Amino acid sequence: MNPVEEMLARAPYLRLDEELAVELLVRALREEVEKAGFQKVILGLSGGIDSALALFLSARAFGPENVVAVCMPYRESSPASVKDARKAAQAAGVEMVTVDITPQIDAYFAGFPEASPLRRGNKMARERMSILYDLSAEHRALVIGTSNKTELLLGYGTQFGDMASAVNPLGDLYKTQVRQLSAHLKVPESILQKPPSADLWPDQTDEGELGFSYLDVDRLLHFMVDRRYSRERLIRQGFDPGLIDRVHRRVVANQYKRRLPVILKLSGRTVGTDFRYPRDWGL
Ligand SMILES: Nc1ncnc2c1ncn2[C@@H]1O[C@H](COP(=O)(O)OP(=O)(O)OC[C@H]2O[C@@H]([n+]3cccc(C(=O)O)c3)[C@H](O)[C@@H]2O)[C@@H](O)[C@H]1O
Ligand SMILES: Nc1ncnc2c1ncn2[C@@H]1O[C@H](COP(=O)(O)OP(=O)(O)OP(=O)(O)O)[C@@H](O)[C@H]1O
Ligand SMILES: [Mg+2]
Repeated sequence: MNPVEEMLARAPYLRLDEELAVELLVRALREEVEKAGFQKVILGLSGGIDSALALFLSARAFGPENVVAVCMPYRESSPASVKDARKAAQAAGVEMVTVDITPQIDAYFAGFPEASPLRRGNKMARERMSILYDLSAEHRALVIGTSNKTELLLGYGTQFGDMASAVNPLGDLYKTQVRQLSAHLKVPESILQKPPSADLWPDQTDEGELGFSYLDVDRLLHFMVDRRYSRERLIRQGFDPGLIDRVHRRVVANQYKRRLPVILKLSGRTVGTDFRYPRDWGL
């Protein structure tokens, strides 16, 4: 059995009808981007599997010539990442632009030499966002998001950094499902096989930092979020109580990353509360 099949054998309820899922995502991506008045899209291409899948879906939706892939390495980024980003771009037939973020990151942290790796990593993620929005204006291309459902639920991403986008085709796919669709679309093997990493500091891996595997947490999130199982029922299902509590705490604590800023209410029609649907705009 190949690794994707092995993974899905442990979580058969996460298996997608690949053709159908790709078809739906590509169609909806096209619709949403065109609705906003754009024909082109832009995204950050890291060499990881999430941005590779977003790239492949975008190339299908708009044609490779209408996709701008931006590789934004920092001097400590793993050289393998840049190589894999180039491989993904080639496989999708998309031209890749490279912008080195080292000068601006180093200039900023020269003033804060004691800054933690977390601060530095979040600053890099926001710098990349800032570049994507600048180039979005230059290319008239809408920014495509790459945060998957696992990351959104766990808050595993930088708010207003890699979590920022106009349209996100991956947001309703668990990491396990990102892997399934990426294998189906023939994302290059080296990208499919390497451990997921934010690559924000040397040797960082998502699973190392989170403290659990994506497969385990995706199985749990499926029952916790999609099937609304209670804590007791999750335990009866065989999930470790410690893991349930840790994951539940993360999902709750990171709600702020999944919503608009809190607007303090004074008037009868407050943006985001009473003024949010087309009917509110007289449409
Ligand atoms: N309750 C609340 N309501 C509203 N805002 C709240 C808040 N609590 C904190 N905040 C604000 O949020 C900030 C913390 O959030 P944030 O700045 O996003 O950063 P934070 O959540 O501390 O860290 C980001 C995490 O995501 C990981 N990451 C980042 C980027 C990419 C990837 C990847 O997989 O590629 C992973 C990174 O390794 C780290 O574990 C606080 O400094 C504060 O300003
Ligand atoms: N060096 C980089 N160049 C361009 N974009 C980047 C870079 N590093 C991160 N990003 C952007 O930030 C996003 C978040 O990174 P994340 O690590 O979650 O995804 P990934 O690298 O695509 O996949 P994986 O999780 O498997 O590593 C990426 O999908 C990409 O859009
Ligand atoms: Mg990565």
